[in-house]
Amino acid sequence: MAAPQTTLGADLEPPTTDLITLTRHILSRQRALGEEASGDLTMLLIAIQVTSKYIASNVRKARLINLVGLAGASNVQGEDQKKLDVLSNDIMVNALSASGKCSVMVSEEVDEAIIVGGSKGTYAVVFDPLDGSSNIDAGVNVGTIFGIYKVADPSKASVADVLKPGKDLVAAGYTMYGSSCNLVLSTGQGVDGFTLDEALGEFILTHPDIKIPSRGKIYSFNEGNSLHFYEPTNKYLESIKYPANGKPYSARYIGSMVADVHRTLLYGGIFGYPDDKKSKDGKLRMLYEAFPMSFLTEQAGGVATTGTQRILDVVPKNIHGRCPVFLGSKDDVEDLKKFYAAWDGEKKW
Ligand SMILES: O=P(O)(O)OC[C@H]1O[C@](O)(COP(=O)(O)O)[C@@H](O)[C@@H]1O
Repeated sequence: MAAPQTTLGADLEPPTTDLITLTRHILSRQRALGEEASGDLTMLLIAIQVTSKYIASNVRKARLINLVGLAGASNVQGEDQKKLDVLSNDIMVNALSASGKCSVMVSEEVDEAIIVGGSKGTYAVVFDPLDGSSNIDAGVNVGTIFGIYKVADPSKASVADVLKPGKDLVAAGYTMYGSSCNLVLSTGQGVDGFTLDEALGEFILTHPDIKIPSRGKIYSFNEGNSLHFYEPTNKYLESIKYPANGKPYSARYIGSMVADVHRTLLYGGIFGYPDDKKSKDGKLRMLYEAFPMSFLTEQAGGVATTGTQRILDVVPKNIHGRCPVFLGSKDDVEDLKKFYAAWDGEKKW
């Protein structure tokens, strides 16, 4: 008896012959800029792409090659560093230094800003080499987050080149290591998503021109902290969990910012890591978490706020500074902002 036919075969299209790889996409963006483009940003993004592929292969086989668990040291935030945190950091620092296009780096895993000696690099890169550390050993989605600033004068490159508001970023992105490896990038002309074809070793354009829905049905907060949340946050969460009309929102929280933001960009809704009575600045770091994710959210048509201020207008005072983060669909984040606007309580942000 013949095997029952699945419908899957019905609409399988022949493979495209016009493959848009990340490199081709970046080069076409450079060409679109004409004379203006020196090619430096292109080379830098290509270097970052290679680090994502290498980190992806190590994350995927981490349990097999004893790359899970602690590295035995802690970072400037007092967090115990995972082996993969340190490995991913070193992979990025080496590749960015060798690119010759980067003269300043800030990493979540390195206390001070790295000034690349003798570099004429016209860019500065801020990055979280492996975001979502608490999920690494369980094989749950983790990621790399990066933001790129222009360096005013490479010969005088300093930390001042990155202590700038997020709106000065020229590019931002993240790579998510999960069931598939996705790299999402913006150079200020919208947001595009790529999926790693492991066989080809190439990131292929699979999510062109990502536009976040204006309103979603999902909220993503660690409600385990709601005891400490300020009133506006709790009132907002109540309003979507017990709506006067319509269906309550659904909760989704992975605990890896890259994964929670990736889902929010694609499905809509709101992701939040508020400040609260216990942590006055919240948890997420401005330079290499809040700013790049806010840049991508705005480029995709969403909104990113501290509750009272546009995140991309915040001026960082130190390289590991933190700020409250609420980002996602325009209508959802505007709803949250109304609760903050109506509240006259005292708080830092
Ligand atoms: O466990 P919590 O308190 O909910 O925090 C989760 C948040 O912290 C982070 O893990 C912080 O990032 P790191 O893992 O890079 O330190 C985010 O990815 C995530 O959104």
